[in-house]
Amino acid sequence: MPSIKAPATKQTTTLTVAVKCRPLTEKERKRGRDIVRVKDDKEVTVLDPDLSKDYLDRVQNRTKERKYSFDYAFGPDCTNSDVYKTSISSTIAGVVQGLNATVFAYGSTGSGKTYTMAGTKGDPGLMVLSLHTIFDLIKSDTSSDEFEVTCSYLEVYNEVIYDLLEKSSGHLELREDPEQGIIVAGLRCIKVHSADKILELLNLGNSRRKTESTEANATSSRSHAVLEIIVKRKQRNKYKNQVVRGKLALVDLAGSERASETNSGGQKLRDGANINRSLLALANCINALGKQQKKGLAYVPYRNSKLTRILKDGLSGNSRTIMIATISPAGNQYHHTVNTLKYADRAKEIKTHIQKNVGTIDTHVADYQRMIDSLQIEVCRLRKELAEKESQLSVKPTEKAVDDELSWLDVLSRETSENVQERINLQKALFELEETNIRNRIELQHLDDAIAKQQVIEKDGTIVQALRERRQVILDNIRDNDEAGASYHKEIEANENHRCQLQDMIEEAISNDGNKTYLRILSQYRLLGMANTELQFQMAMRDQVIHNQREAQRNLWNLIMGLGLDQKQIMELASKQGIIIEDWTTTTPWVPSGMKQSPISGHGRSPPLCSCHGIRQSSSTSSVFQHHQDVGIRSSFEEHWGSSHTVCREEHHSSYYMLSHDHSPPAYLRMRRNSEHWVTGRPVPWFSTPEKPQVVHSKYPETRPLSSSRSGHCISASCLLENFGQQQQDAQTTDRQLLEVPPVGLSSSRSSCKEVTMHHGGETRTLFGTTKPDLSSCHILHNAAPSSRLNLSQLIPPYANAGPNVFSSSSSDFKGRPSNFV
Ligand SMILES: Nc1ncnc2c1ncn2[C@@H]1O[C@H](COP(=O)(O)OP(=O)(O)OP(=O)(O)O)[C@@H](O)[C@H]1O
Repeated sequence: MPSIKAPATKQTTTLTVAVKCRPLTEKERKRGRDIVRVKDDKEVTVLDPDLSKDYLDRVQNRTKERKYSFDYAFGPDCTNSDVYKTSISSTIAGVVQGLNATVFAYGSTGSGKTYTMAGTKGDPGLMVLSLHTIFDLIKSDTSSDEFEVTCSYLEVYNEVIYDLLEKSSGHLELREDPEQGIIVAGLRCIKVHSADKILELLNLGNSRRKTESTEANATSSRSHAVLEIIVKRKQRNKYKNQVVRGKLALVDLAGSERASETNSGGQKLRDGANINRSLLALANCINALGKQQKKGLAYVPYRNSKLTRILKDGLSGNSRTIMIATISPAGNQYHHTVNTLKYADRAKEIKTHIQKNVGTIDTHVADYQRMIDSLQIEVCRLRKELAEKESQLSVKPTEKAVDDELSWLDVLSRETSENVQERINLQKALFELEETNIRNRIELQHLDDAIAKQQVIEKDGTIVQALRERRQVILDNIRDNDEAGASYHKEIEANENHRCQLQDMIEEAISNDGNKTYLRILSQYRLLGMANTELQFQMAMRDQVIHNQREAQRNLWNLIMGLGLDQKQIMELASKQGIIIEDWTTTTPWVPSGMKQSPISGHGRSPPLCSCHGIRQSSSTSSVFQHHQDVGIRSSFEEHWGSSHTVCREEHHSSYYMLSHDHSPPAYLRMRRNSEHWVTGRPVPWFSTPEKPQVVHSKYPETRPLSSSRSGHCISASCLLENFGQQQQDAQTTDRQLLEVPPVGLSSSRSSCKEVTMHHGGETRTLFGTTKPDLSSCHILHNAAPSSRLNLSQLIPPYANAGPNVFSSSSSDFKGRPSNFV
């Protein structure tokens, strides 16, 4: 066995990053367009997926197009063999010479990682091609050296390591070996003599790998797989008894995903959370390593996951490493694609130090002498370098001071943006974890109910036992996730402390009369960066709110139609309210089952019921539309119509995250107290959501402000409905009488979360929601300053096909918010 490492010289090299874009699938081709362009085999451009963004681009100069440049870039027409020949084959050849190499595929779920690494019969993947190269090189070697090739194949599933070459492998543990670094204790290493044998083992291992069918990918890998090939070469000629040992690690990562996209639940969801957790750990290591290259030592959190510990050598140690970032060209994958490219871009900074792994079977005095000689040479070289550096430092003190200051400021500025990025990552991970636990707790509740019921009816108790076991699994998962969440909280606190330190440093430097202008700009930049992130978040939230608003509006129309009013009546009422109804044509209204069609619908001239219709108010009036999120209302109309009708729908904001303001508690503290509840509803400080409905201006001074009697949450638009009802009762009602009718208010009490109360004139009806409402409320103001009218179908993705609906806003109602936002 080799015992002593020879003093081989280290060569520093940067990580090679290749991007591979897969072709659109048939389904994707039907649904949308290809948004990725590859130029000159190096440059990747991701186009803005929203074709109807022209208006925003004009007004705010906001485009989501992104451009990146990499060592290699491969378009959808490239095969695995193209990728291999161009970017990998030379590295693989080094393995036979005693060098280490790591190739890993990184990308979101369904982006083509497994396809790239394993491939198909017609287009063999990088694993297959690499193995063929190794054996071809061994075969064609003309020296008398002796080769030995061994292979192991493991997977990391839910933070547990399994041996894929064992039929029923137990859990394996990682160990630190002083000579070999991280090793997996007990992992089977099989001696192989041909590429075909390894491929056989690879297929066997793949068949044991955990895969699932998810919404995003029919055969989604749920684990990270690492194939390791070790080539030992016993030299027989010049360096007799010397052994070189090359190691090739080929890694197929599980795909990062959003639970909402993969439509997964139960175990799949928990897998997803674990996958995301380890990928986040990998991303954090990439971040830290990138940082390290720029400004010296930085803590690299390898220990945060098994995956990063296994990949440690490949990321920073003795390995020539290639990252294949796989991306999908589909428009709906824009965020994943940009995210993958962002990390790939950062990975370009990572440096590794390669060195031949040389050992001797039998080390002689002469060998020791050689080692001492080369060490002495190395010491001399380093001394010389040090002396040069010192003389440079002492030459021009003034110049040096300016340089030092500038480079210090550079570091500060970099650290600031990295701190922001880290915060985003952590909060995102935390939210996903919390969401998983919310689902876990719901399942737990269902299990408790089921156990209670089953205990009464079941005699032998087998089902109850199974349910209890399941319950225990869920409890374990909750505990694990809570623990992981606690550690994220700690990391976020550390991040927050670091942020404060950075701010203090900037402020101190300003007060110490440093490079004031630069520092002020830096400080401004930091604050603006924060504000910008916050605005983006707000906008994303508003997109969602508008979407919900439209649903609420559509449902209001359904209610109106349910009253059996004809077009004329509706028009009259609307004009009395100062509301202009646009586009009566095109769509047949939704008619609840068991109800007669409205007379107007029979003529194909229906009121606007679907989302492609809208209301706008005449220029002199304004109104507040406010709705409760996640309030499923089983209204009194339901009895009448025989159909449950939900006014607003559930919102998920878990994928959004934000940064805290200066001197405020961390954002996560303000958003959620624990994994189950929003503490203060929507985070008010960021949305500036008014606590009470806005004052309603009207051309009629007698009109009462729209408010609800209980909590101040109301759908004031429903006064329209009220008025319709009123008109049915009394056709003689005057304008003024109509307006004096108390508006319908829709309120909900915070204490009784499933209850929604409707105030109708003097009468109050309590309705019950089908789901627990999230009482956070959002407001949208619709004014009709014609110049600020926006066509939503041009602006916001969910409305891209919404038709000619017009919402309008007055920018004055949005002080301190993006003025273009409806
Ligand atoms: N270059 C390509 N050419 C043709 N089809 C491809 C290509 N890359 C990927 N695909 C197809 O895209 C789908 C998803 O690919 P794959 O399973 O490799 O994704 P993945 O990134 O490994 O996903 P996950 O992380 O969920 O395991 C598969 O149906 C695969 O055949």
